[in-house]
Amino acid sequence: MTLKIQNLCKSYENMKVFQNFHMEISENHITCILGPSGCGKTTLLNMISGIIQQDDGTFLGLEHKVISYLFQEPRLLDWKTVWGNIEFILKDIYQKEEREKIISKYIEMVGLKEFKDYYPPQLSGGMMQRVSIARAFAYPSDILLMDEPFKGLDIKIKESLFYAFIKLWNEDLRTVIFVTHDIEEALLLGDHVYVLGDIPVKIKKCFEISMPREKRSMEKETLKEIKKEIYKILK
Ligand SMILES: Nc1ncnc2c1ncn2[C@@H]1O[C@H](COP(=O)(O)OP(=O)(O)OP(=O)(O)O)[C@@H](O)[C@H]1O
Repeated sequence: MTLKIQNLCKSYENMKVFQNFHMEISENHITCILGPSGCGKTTLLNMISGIIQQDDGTFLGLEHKVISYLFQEPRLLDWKTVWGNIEFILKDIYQKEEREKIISKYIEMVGLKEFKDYYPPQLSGGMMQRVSIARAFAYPSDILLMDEPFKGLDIKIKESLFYAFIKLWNEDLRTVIFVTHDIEEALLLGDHVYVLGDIPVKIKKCFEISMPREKRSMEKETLKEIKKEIYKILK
């Protein structure tokens, strides 16, 4: 199944951000979206999630799908612990025993077992974002929307989160739509990489990256070539 975005239109006052926009997203794959600031990436995620309404157009294949949305900033509840933040969104979904198993599993997978009783203000930015990633995966969603989730983090934390994310995804495939400004991140992560541009926004190019994720590195010639091409499109 593919999520099909058809004839999407959205304007803010008199600025048309989307005008008859089409895009396809493959189920249980990672689709990365690159594009200049202000071209409409967050607006697109907000429309897919239903936070905002499109003026026109349809999202085929979205019916009855459950969506998790991972924002740029962690958005945790300061008065709940790491454990409590994840438990909060699962309490109406799973019985206690199953819930506890799931929470433990995800906290462990993002490497925060020792910090499960800490409150967000006691954690670093990277640790908080790890809690958000664990929370997004713990929630039984079909589609995971990620808006620059590693933005502003230092390179070491970013790398560890990046691999934690791939590990979580490999264990539990979801349809991921991942917005980023980082070309390398998109190439190392995505099955498809869309490059957007202009206003109203257009797809400038879509790259299919068939190389297995575990074999990818920016030393590979094919990825270097694609990076150059994307760079030229975005310049
Ligand atoms: N609520 C709003 N009211 C008016 N204009 C808006 C609103 N939200 C977004 N816009 C405008 O719509 C355009 C697309 O914004 P959007 O945040 O979707 O871009 P983006 O590609 O995610 O940008 P960035 O990469 O900087 O996060 C921008 O010109 C922005 O100023």
